[in-house]
Amino acid sequence: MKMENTIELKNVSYKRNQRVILANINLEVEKGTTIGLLGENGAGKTTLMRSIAGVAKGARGVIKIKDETGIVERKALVSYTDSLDGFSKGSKITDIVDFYSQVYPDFSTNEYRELSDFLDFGSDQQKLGELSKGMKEKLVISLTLARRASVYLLDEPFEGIDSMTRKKIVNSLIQWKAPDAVMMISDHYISEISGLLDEVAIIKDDHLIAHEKTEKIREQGVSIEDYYEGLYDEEVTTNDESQKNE
Ligand SMILES: Nc1ncnc2c1ncn2[C@@H]1O[C@H](COP(=O)(O)OP(=O)(O)OP(=O)(O)O)[C@@H](O)[C@H]1O
Repeated sequence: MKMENTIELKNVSYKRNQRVILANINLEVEKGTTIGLLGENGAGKTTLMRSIAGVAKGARGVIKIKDETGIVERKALVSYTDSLDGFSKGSKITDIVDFYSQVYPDFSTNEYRELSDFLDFGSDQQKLGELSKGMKEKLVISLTLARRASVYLLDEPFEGIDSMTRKKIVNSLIQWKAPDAVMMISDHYISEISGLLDEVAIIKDDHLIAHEKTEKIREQGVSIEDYYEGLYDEEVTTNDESQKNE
């Protein structure tokens, strides 16, 4: 029986000022999957997530979320960790929460309250400009997970968050999504999140170089981190050789 794909990417490319940032990405993610998007700085992870979320304008190819390809329809299905750059520094947390509940019909204020209590980052009356980096990231996580979305895209969600809290969040992350929802996480602390992941997708130099189930990787007696690093090294050698032949 064919499983249902929640995310389907066909030949997704993205260029900026004539520069290729994503090249022909093909990826299918089945419903319910938690997938790690891995790659070094500048590989294209954020651009891919922004393309899926419909925030990055000008992505080419087919981006399908639950059979919807339109940007408006996709935005309604996808909850992406927004940087909150659109809000002024003087905005109070409570105003941002109100904005979310007005803009996203699937935003649950109750769930937001549970998340913000759990992450414990201060009062609703605090202003965005007064939050520390970690506190702001906790706010972003709470806003993102408080939607009842089909897809959650968490782009380096633990940046600036202390290691104890990081572990606490990682341990509880799955419970904040519906069983059928897809969660895609990009993070540089691979060993910390690897226990959560059903699959990994690896991006290198604008290309998707691997997409594999973590169970298969572990069956080979390899850790996710070693698998990732091994693949990265392998590709570097290949590129060097192709350059030599040019
Ligand atoms: N606004 C922009 N203008 C021009 N180039 C950009 C812009 N944003 C990203 N890029 C380029 O696109 C490429 C991919 O960037 P992207 O942010 O998607 O990488 P990433 O994998 O998320 O990196 P990191 O792990 O550092 O967050 C980089 O080479 C970067 O220089």
